[in-house]
Amino acid sequence: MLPDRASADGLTAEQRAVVGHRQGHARVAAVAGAGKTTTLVKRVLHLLANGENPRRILVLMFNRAARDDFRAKLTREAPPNVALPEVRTFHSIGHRLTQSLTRWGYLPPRQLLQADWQRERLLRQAVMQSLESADGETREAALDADRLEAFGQFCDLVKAEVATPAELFEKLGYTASERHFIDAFEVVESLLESAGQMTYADLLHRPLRCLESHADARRRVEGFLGHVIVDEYQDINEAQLRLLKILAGRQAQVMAVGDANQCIYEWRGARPDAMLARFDGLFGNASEYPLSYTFRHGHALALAANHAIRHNRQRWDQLCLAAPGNPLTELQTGVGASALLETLQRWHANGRHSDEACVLVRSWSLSVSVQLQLLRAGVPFRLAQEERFVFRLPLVQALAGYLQLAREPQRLHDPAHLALLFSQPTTFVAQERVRRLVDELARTQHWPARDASVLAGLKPGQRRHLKRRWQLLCELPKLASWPPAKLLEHVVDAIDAEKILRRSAARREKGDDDVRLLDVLIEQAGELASDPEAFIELLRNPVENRPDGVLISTVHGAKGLEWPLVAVWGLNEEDFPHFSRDNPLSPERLEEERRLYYVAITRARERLLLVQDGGDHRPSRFLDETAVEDCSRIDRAIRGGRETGVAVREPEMIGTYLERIGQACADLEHLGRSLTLHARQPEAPSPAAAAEPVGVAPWRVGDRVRHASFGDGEVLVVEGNAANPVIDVRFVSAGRRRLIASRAPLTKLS
Ligand SMILES: Nc1ncnc2c1ncn2[C@@H]1O[C@H](COP(=O)(O)OP(=O)(O)OP(=O)(O)O)[C@@H](O)[C@H]1O
Repeated sequence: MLPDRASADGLTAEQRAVVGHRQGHARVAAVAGAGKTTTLVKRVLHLLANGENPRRILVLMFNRAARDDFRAKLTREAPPNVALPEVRTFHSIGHRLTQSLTRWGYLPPRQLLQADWQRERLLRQAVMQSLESADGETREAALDADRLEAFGQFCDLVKAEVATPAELFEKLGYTASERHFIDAFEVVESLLESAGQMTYADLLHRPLRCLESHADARRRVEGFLGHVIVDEYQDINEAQLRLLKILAGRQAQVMAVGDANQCIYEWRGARPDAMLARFDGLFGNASEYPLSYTFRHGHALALAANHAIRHNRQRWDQLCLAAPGNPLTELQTGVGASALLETLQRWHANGRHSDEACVLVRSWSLSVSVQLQLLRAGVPFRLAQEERFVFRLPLVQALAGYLQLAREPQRLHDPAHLALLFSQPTTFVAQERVRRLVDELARTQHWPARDASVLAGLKPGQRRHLKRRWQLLCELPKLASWPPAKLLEHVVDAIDAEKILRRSAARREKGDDDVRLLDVLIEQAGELASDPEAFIELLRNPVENRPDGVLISTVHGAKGLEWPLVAVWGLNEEDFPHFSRDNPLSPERLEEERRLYYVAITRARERLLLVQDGGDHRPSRFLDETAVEDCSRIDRAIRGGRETGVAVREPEMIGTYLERIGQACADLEHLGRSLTLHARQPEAPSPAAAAEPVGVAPWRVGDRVRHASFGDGEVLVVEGNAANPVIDVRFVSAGRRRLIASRAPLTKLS
């Protein structure tokens, strides 16, 4: 007997409670895969069947895909000829409100900027105006495509958070080189106003500000709704929340559905407390409804997800339970590419297809090693964002170009090749100038005289930068016999690539990502040391998305999706959770990273593989927190294993889990009694768990070290953050080098 699922409508008791909710606001906490759409469709049909006017019901979905899916399901399930309520996204509601407020004379008419080029032109113009009195180099850097994009995001976020640009700037910790964002935002606003234009973010921001400041306008939109149902509530931002409050007015009953544990859009203005304290603050008392059963995966993964998320403080205290009849889910951990490739091979050997599998990464730079490994192994794959193909990344193209130049010195005469190597990493000089200079260099093969016209107008710093780059390029053919990894490290060091990448990145996270990309490439080059040509070939490989291939996606891109096989790649400290010396983990950021991890692992249906790098790259603390061994053993016990006494880390939580599934499934009722759980002695904390956000390496002046490329040396200086210092080392043959201790391939010699 399945008491929880016995009804004719096929709903669980929890789902039925949501459908039949009677009066007042409601908060529905739904775990991943809880069948929210099924439940909300039934809720709408229930309201209609009870005589509610469809025009007084509004369903708000997070994006268009979710809206279309919901509309389709609702139409399918509704009796014929029944009028259905509106299902909309926040933006479409904002659009309609803007039209009404314009018609009523509260807002001046404005045209929506739809094309990317229009938006880019606007941002460019605003940056130029705000930096009118700055020097050419600063302006050039601010107009870099990535930085311009970051400015666009900044403008959107100011509106999403309903903040002032100065407040947002402080709050998000932008660097000093982005200070112009604050003034440039105001310039954007006046340009939009004078041209009678608006952006997508204005679709919510303008009507919200207007309604908040005009009580009479507010009176004209309030009071029409009896029910507002909001899906993915955990990811809505401040502007959406406040608009919802106005739309709901005093009469409408709001049903907020979501999962605070899956709030992963803080960088777009979402806050996990939207679902928690903020909801109470805005709407007051609400009935609480859990949707605790997932229909996606088995007990092992449900237990793993519960273990992982319980380390967060800011969360709903809710267990995720696997519904009876779900597929079994095997959990597996592994190290390096071999673990991933073996799992995929076995998957194929069992007759399963590549397109049932997905590899999830925390950020795109981590996908580079997956791509290279799959290419080497001949496993077809596709990317959720095609421009992320490794060979299409400008930095990768340039690094392959440096290696190529070492082997083909005649490329020093090729202006296009020189232009590529002068552009990545950037030299902070305008492109046309670089173009003129490389044409001359390709022709003369000499650095121009001090008074040459191609150098006119360049600042001393820019000249030094460019000259150093040219000297490196001339040196490379002499180093042709070096293995690629060593050559790449030399290039990275000679042009101070890490520093440039960090300086040129608009957000710290982007800088970290680029630097990580360098590390990944050097690691990969090291693995292919015996075949340097193959490595260059691999980087320049013009592969395309294979529709039948394994999908590679970021965790953000996987929101709401699921696959039979999911591999989470790059489970190492600094990668996932993501942090660096310049971007350390605050307790809030750690919780956000953990929610992202929770979303990643709960995408799997039948098999979850958790992959970490080997070597001295520390495993992610999340691996330890997930307690994979405990979860798999309890899963075996649930499936009828003979275990009676089991030592686990979280006996209380597992006990509650067993009790709950016993209530839902009579076959399992005995479990809570027959399985005795003991608290396992805590193991010595793993280095990852024990470490502070950034790993502690007790480096001392005088330590003797060995570097994978530079050989032996002695530590001369230890500086910076004690947990992750920068050290100066004098190498016997490679001279003095400055290194980030935790990143460099260093071992201490006794
Ligand atoms: N009571 C139930 N019994 C069995 N299966 C169910 C039940 N409710 C939902 N499901 C199944 O769970 C799966 C996910 O359901 P649905 O499409 O409604 O959820 P969703 O909104 O897409 O997912 P999520 O809850 O992750 O947002 C579907 O295959 C659906 O048939």
